[in-house]
Amino acid sequence: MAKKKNKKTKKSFKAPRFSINRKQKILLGVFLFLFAVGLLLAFVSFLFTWESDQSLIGSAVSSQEKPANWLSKFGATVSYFLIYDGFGVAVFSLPFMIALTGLKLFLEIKKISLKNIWFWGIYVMITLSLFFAFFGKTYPILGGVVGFEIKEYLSVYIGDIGLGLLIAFMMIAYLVARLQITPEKISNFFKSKKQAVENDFKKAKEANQKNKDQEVQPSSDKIEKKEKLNEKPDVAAEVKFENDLTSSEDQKKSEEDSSKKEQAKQPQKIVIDSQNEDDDLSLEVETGQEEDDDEIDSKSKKIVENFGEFDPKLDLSKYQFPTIDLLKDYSKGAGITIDQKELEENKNKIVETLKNYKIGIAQIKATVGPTVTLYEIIPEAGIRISKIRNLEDDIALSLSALGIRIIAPIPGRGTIGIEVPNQNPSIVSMRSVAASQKFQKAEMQLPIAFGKNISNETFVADLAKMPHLLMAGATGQGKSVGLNVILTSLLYHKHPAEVKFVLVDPKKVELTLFNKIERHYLAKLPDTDDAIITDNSKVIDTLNSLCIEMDARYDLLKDAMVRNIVEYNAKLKARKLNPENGHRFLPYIVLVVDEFADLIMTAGKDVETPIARLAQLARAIGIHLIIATQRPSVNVITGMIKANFPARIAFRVTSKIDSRTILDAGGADQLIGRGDMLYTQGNDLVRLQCAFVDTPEIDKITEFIGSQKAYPDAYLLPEYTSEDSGTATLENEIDERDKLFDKAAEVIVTAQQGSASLLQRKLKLGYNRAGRLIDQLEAAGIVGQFEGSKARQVHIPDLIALKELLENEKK
Ligand SMILES: Nc1ncnc2c1ncn2[C@@H]1O[C@H](COP(=O)(O)OP(=O)(O)OP(=O)(O)O)[C@@H](O)[C@H]1O
Repeated sequence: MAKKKNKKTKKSFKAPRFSINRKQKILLGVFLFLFAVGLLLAFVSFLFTWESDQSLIGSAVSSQEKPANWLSKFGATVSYFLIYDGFGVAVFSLPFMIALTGLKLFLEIKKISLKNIWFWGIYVMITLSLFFAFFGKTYPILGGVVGFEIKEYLSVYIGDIGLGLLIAFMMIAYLVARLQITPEKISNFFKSKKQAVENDFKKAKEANQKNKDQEVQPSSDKIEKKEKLNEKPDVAAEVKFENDLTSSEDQKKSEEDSSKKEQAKQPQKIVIDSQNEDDDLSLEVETGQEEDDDEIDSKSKKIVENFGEFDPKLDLSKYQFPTIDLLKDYSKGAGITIDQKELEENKNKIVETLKNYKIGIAQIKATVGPTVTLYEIIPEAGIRISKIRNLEDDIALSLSALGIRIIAPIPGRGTIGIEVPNQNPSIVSMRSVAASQKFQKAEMQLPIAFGKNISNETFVADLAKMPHLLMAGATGQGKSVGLNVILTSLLYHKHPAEVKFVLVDPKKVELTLFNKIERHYLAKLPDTDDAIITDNSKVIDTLNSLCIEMDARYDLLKDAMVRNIVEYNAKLKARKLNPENGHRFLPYIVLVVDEFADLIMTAGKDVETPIARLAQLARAIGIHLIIATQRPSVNVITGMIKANFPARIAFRVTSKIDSRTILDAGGADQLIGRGDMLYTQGNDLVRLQCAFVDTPEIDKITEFIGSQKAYPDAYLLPEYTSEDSGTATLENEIDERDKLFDKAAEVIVTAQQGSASLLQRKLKLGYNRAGRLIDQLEAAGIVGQFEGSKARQVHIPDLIALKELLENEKK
């Protein structure tokens, strides 16, 4: 109740608004402009007549004693009070202020700000008056009485030197604040002048050189021409044509140079006349108008010179990357332990087993990795590789070990590999891979340090190149750890402005820790509370929203005439793309889906279609998918999905069929678990030991990031409303309007530009909602119809008219 009352009282005390219509504005504008002209004339003539007119000021004027001022008594009096008794010659700025005010009213020029004109006009008047009073002591008319009095008053307090310094400061302040003259601009100006002079000098030198060359040439030309003239009369015309060209070449060249640029801008027409006289057909070839790239380039260069490159990290410029010591060192510095006895025993067993099958070995070599040791053998000449391949189970039996994998042959090495698990596998800590030079210095867009390969080298791959990743493995074999490794790698390498995660976690517990970095790294749908998606129905909305984001990004790329996100962001940083046209820095978006099988079972096609679309198209615009599943069966990883996920990771799976589904090859069923994995990016299979990162470490990292200054909200994805929830109609139903209708109307009318992207930016809305608002504004008659690439017209001139319209509607 109290609130209601307050509202009412507020309404009743509303101050009346002062507004004049266009006709009154024109009249007032003309009056002010002419008044300013009169004032200027009076001031100018006062400079010559003030002494003779002085005696007449203030006295009653008889008709014989007419003041000499061009504006007579009025001119003499006003000038006397403003110049002599006022601010001196500095008052000349007054007619200009009045004239500009008149012009603004008359022509309705929006660029002119009255506040600025009057503030700076009066500032200049006072500064100049003080300046003239200080330096022109012998001519009181220069500074006027006001200038003189201020000068006297100030010099008592700060002395003449202080006053001189104050005047200098006031002048510099004007130059910097009003005219925006900075030391950089001045030095740039001189630099460009210097460059221009140097260029002129160069050109003159070149021209001189050419002249000299031509002075030598004509004589030989002439001889040639004479000879030609004698030989063939009909060629003479041709020669003469050439001659004309050379003689007037110099003059023409300069003309050509200047006109060349013009020509380049014009669309060029080439008319090819038919050689055959009977055939009067002519072919007109028109070449398209060239882009005025030079102009855009120089403009953006200037902006870059003045403001530097666009820095997307500026909002969180103090952001600190997590330090390596937040990660635990599992190896305790020991690294891999080589058990000579174990190596020898295994070697002997392999040699013996093969001997039993009459396979002789020419050479054997061992490479010890973190979990497995690779024995490379070169069989004796004449032994068929397939024979060794078929002995896989027999060798495993004789070595009495799980997880033996035979690679026959190892691509590019000419050997046959037998991988035998180590008795004491060592853990590859995330710390060791994150600290490795290979990862730290990786020049990749989205580097991921998966772990270590068989030679114990850190294995780093670029997610941007994959461009999507499929991950499978039976329960408890290291999938979740693998996902954490990927996310941690990105957290250690990418600023929050550069990458955003969309996390789907139906298990609800695996990725919860990343909630702490919601406002740094996560992306979510507008109007949702949790960024991490645990509800399967929300996943469909999110995937569709990502499709909308993808389409919007493609539009931006098309508009910027670039092919991928890297080129786009580079162009944006060089300030060649105007944010006013909707251009914005595009962070990478990494979508992580855990338990994909669960999702497919509940949502089926609704999920598969957008996933397949994203997988097919999203690579160029920086959206990358990581999909993990326990059950890599064919109805989960369908052909369509598989075709678009060339990069795959298999942890240990339970059957050969599963291995084939995920890798298109066997082997994953023979892994030993605990992060032992096979990775392929379309061609070779690489056996890796996945790095290990434990929950407390993730906790520490997210805590470290989460405690820093963040963005106000998570990265908002475009809004998606499913089709069955009804599309916008053009009916002007006031009750069904969006809550933000009034606000949106205000934004559009203030900017006088009817575009959905403007609403998106100003009101932080999703694309769909902004589009719906524009439709509603069209239905209400506030904006015009859709006009293709142009912004819609706005039919309401100002906020007052808008208010009237909205109030009338409610009646
Ligand atoms: N890279 C690794 N190095 C060492 N041990 C690991 C590694 N990855 C996983 N493990 C061990 O395996 C256990 C299970 O791993 P994880 O939770 O990642 O399995 P998962 O495949 O996600 O299982 P689920 O599908 O049931 O969630 C971990 O607790 C850890 O002890």
